[in-house]
Amino acid sequence: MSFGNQVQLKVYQNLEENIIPVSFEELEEKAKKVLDAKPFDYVAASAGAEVTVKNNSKSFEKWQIVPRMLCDTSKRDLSIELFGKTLSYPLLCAPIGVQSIVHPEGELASARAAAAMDVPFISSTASTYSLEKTAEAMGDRNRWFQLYWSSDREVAASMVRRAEAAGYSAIVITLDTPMMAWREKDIEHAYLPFLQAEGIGNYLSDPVFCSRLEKSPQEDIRSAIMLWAQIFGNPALTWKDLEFIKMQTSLPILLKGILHPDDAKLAIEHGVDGIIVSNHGGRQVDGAIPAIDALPEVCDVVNGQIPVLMDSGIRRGADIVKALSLGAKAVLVGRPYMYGLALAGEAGVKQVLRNLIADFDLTMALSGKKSVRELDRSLLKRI
Ligand SMILES: Cc1cc2nc3c(=O)[nH]c(=O)nc-3n(C[C@H](O)[C@H](O)[C@H](O)COP(=O)(O)O)c2cc1C
Ligand SMILES: O=C(O)C(=O)c1ccccc1
Repeated sequence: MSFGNQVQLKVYQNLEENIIPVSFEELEEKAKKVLDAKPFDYVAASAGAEVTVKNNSKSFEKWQIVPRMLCDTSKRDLSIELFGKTLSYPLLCAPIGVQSIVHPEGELASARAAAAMDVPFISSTASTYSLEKTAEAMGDRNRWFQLYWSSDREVAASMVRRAEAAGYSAIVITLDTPMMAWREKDIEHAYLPFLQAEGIGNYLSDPVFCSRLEKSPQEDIRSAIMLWAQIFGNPALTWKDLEFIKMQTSLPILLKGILHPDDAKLAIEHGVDGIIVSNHGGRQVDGAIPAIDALPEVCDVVNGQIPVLMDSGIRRGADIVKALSLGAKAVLVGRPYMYGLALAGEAGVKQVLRNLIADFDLTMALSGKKSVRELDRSLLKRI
C-alpha cells in the first residue's frame, strides 16, 4: 500500500501522537465527556430547535462527488491565492470567541497550532486574550481579525486600527450576530461566560472602551462587564455604515454571514473585498438555509468579482471538496478545532487541522483532481 500524501504519511508516522479521535463524531463525544455541561453546550448547541445545524450537515450529503479516473493526480497543489498572499491550503480557522471556556490557553493555543500548520487564524472580537497577545503567539504567520461591530462605533474603529497595527491582514465583519440568538441550552444553564469577564479581553485592553469607564476594569470589573453588555452588538447597522469602517483601514474587508444572493450583490455594490457564506453554525437563525445550499446562488451572482468563502458544517475532506466545487475559494473550520482544543490544547488543534487537510488532499486526488483550481460543479451531482 502506498501513502497518498505527505500529510497522511505524517498522520501514520505519528500514531503515538494521535491523541484525539479522528472522526468528528467521536471527537465531539469525547469533548462532551471531559468538559462541564455548560461550556460543552455553549460550543455544541445551536439556536432554537437546532434544525439548521443538523441541516448544515445533511445538506452536504445531498451533494455527491462523481469521481473522475485516469487523471494523473500524483502531484497535487492545494494552495490558493487570497488578497495577494499564497495560502498553503484553502482552509482557515473560523473566528470563535471565548475559547478559554474549553482550555485555559484558549485562543493562544489555537493560534499557535494554526501558525504551525500554516492555516490562517481568524481572531474573534470576543476572545479571552487580546488580539495583540494572539498576534504575538503567531509570529509572522497569516492572521485575520473578526469584528463584532460595537454600538459604540469608536470602539469598533479602535479595534480595527489595533488589528492593523498588530499585523492582521484582513478584517472580517460578522453581520449575523448583532445580538445572541435564542439558544435554549445556554438559557437553561443560565450560562453566559462574558458575565464572568471571560471573552472580553479585547474590550478590557481597548483604550477607547476603557475611556468610557469611570474606573479601570481592574478597579471595577462589574461596570466594565455592564458596559460590554450594552455596547457589544449593534442591530441598527445598515449598508451605509460600512463606509465608516472602510475609512478606518486599508486592509481587505470581508462580510461574514451572507446567505441571500441579493445581499451578496449589495456587498459588491458597497465595495467589500470578500464574503463568507455562513449561518454561524446554526447558532443564530434556526430554520435558516444550510450554508452549502446558499453557496451556489451566491457564487452565481458574485460571478468571480470577489472571493466567496464558506463555513457551517465543514467536518471532513469531502465537505471541502464539495464547497470548493460549488464555488467557494476557501472554507472555515469551526467546532472541530474547538474539540481538539478542549481535548489536547495546541496539539489537539494541530491534529484536527492536519487530519482535515490530509483527508481533503486524498479526497481531491481520488476524485481525479490535482489542484483546487480544477474543482468545479461538473464534479458534483445533487440528489
Ligand atoms: C463556540 C463558538 C463561538 C463562536 N464565536 C464566534 C465569534 O466570536 N465570531 C464569529 O464571527 N463567529 C463565531 N462563531 C461562528 C464560527 O465562526 C463559524 O461560523 C461556525 O462555527 C461554523 O459552524 P460549524 O462550527 O458548525 O462548522 C462561533 C462558533 C462557535 C461554535
Ligand atoms: O457564540 C457565538 O456564536 C458568538 O458568535 C459569540 C458572540 C458573542 C460573544 C462570543 C461569541
